[in-house]
Amino acid sequence: MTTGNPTIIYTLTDEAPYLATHSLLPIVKKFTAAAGIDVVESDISVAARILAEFPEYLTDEQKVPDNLAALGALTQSPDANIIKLPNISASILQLQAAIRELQSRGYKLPDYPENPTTEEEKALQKRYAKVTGSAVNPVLREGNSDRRAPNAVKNYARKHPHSMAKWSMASRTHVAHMHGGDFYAGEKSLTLDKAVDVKMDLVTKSGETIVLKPKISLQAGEIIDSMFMSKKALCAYYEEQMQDAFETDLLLSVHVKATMMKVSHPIVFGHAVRTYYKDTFTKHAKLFAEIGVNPNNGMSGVYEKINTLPDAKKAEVLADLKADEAKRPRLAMVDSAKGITNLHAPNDVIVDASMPAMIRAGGKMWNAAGKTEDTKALLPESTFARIYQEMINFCKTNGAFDPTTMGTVPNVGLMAQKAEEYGSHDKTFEIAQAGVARIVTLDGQVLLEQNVEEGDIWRMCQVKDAAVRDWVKLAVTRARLSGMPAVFWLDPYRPHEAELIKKVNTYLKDHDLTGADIQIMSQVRAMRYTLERVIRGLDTISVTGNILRDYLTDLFPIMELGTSAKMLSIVPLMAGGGMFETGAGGSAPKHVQQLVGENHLRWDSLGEFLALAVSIEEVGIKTGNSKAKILAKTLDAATGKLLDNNKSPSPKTGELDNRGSHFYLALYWAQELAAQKDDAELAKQFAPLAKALAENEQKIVEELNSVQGKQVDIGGYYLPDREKTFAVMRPSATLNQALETL
Ligand SMILES: NC(=O)C1=CN([C@@H]2O[C@H](COP(=O)(O)OP(=O)(O)OC[C@H]3O[C@@H](n4cnc5c(N)ncnc54)[C@H](OP(=O)(O)O)[C@@H]3O)[C@@H](O)[C@H]2O)C=CC1
Ligand SMILES: O=C(O)CCC(=O)C(=O)O
Ligand SMILES: [Mg+2]
Repeated sequence: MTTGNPTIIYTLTDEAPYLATHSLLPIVKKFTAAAGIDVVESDISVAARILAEFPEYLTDEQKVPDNLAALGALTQSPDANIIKLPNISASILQLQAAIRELQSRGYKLPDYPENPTTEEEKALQKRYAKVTGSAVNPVLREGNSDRRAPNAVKNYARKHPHSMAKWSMASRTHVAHMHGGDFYAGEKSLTLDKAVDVKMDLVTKSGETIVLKPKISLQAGEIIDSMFMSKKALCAYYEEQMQDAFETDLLLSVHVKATMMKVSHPIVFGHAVRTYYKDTFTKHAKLFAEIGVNPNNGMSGVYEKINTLPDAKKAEVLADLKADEAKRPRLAMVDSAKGITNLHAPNDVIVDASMPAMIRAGGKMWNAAGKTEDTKALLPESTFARIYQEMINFCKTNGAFDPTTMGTVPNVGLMAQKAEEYGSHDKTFEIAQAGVARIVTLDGQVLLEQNVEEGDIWRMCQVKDAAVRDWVKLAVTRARLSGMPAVFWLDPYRPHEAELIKKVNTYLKDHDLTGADIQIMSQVRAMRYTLERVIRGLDTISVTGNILRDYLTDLFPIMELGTSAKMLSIVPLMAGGGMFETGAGGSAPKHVQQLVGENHLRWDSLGEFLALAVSIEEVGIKTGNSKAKILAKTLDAATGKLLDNNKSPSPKTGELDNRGSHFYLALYWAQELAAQKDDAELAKQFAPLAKALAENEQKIVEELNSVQGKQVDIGGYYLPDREKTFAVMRPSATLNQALETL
């Protein structure tokens, strides 16, 4: 239903941000209504995306629209104004759990076929694959990325620094990556001079041609890459590193990004599991194939299958796994109390968040005894792993960063139009037999080719010319507006980045660069240069490709602010609209556990507050709506006051939580609106609310905090019951009534 009013789309996602929305959005809607802005929900949760994919299995009442597709289309409109909260990028195990939950609630969805044999099962698996991994972001991110810590947030962090563990020169922590046979070593790249249709195929040793992807339409000026990772080299690397960690008695951790690289990284992770438990996987190869063990899903999936065996066989396999563990290094733990190791699930330890957490902890991870110790961090791909070793070296030499004095590192990231890895999902293949992997024009001209062997992972990436041009423009704009130097992190020795460098040099000429400091450096040098400035309190913009966008926008915020949830994250859409993301982190599953167990939600909605302000401001600018401009300005002021007065959620049950912080936001926002002089009508409208909330502050906080400490029921995990969730997230009758008077 459209009212003709300017509309902000607010996404409903999963886990903690979904819960927080049930408290925050009713408040926000009341405020934005004053400027005639409609805030409309759009459900893109895992559950909603599953349901949208399978309408034919559902009753009419159960059917839901394909909101993600609709939002994807909306990104192409200059009027798009979308607030995107973090969503689950689901692993197979999460997908299966979501399907089970939906089935138990009466949705007659088909089971996920783990080992499809028939054509029908294969088709079903393909459809479910649309829902897994990083399935939302590449669709909505039709622009490049601008992520930064706003001044108010940076200043708050300087005044109230988060804890930062010490770094010792004697730390044994290090990153181990491959030195050959990885995507970095096996990459070829070229820029197309004209539009062309290509296919991806494999010419086998016996001369057979297997078409893997029949048609990809490429544009003039587009950069394409072909790269592969050798299974042999990968497994040899794992073996060597596991031996080394065992002999030197060092904790072992594996860090991949199985969500964003949703096809390649589960395979890379699976080889780590297989190598670690090598003898068991060799001894029981036939049995494991029969019961459908797939190490790409991690050990939790392996144990699930083993549990289906008769008792004696099960005991034998479990004893074999234990025997393997005795020959291998101790594993870093995800949850030592529950015995959950780093090899449990491919997306429990996600590089972007896990490496900064380790560096912030002085280079330590958790062991099985619940203590922290040095670790060998395995990041197989050398392409980007080296930046972490550079930071580790820096911390060993200079000590831990000091959040009270360190400079800030905003990021301008290339991701528009499915740039780089975002577009690789349907162009990544595990090679079935040795041969030549080729990217060939439909009329038979070979553009790129490589020799590959059975089990190698081969993929194609693309970057469109317009996306690069827009990225360069955004970098120059940010450098100009902030006065900070901007460094393009590009390695001339990497074929893809060598092509990018040519374009960057060309498109920089479109801009007046007088007074701007813009440089291009390879990643390790860029890291070193940036860090030398960071410890001197100097700010430096990192301008990077898609993967480093992801890595650096957790890495620096976690050092600077303690979390990336406090980032302003804007995607200026290439078609002219705006997408405003909330923070740069994920959906914090641990927070849901605490809410359900203790009725305390420690999720910090600062990212939502920041995104809302820019989103509302955009409405103001685009439609000349002066009330919107005032709403945005006062929201920013209210957010600043909330930080100053320390009204962010506490992690401890019984203290102010997410809901309490929303109350304070409403109070300060209403007060700011009542006090401003630019619009008398708005001031008059909000004065009674400001008064009512201020007068009832104690009562409301008491109502919000006294419910804590007990279990609550929200009626589901992937598809919570909305009424129950509202009831849990809006427990203060006084606050709810006050809002109704607006
Ligand atoms: N943009 C997106 O849509 C993204 C989605 N994801 C998805 O999120 C899920 C979880 O990912 P994970 O790697 O565990 O990372 P998260 O960022 O969800 O969690 C890591 C930790 O960061 C802290 N944290 C994150 N956000 C907040 C917040 N708003 N307020 C307070 N603390 C916060 C929490 O620490 P503590 O527990 O100490 O409070 C949390 O446990 C996955 O499904 C992943 O795919 C991940 C990144 C981005
Ligand atoms: O797309 C994803 O799965 C994760 C995205 C992410 O981590 C990020 O944008 O920082
Ligand atoms: Mg990230």
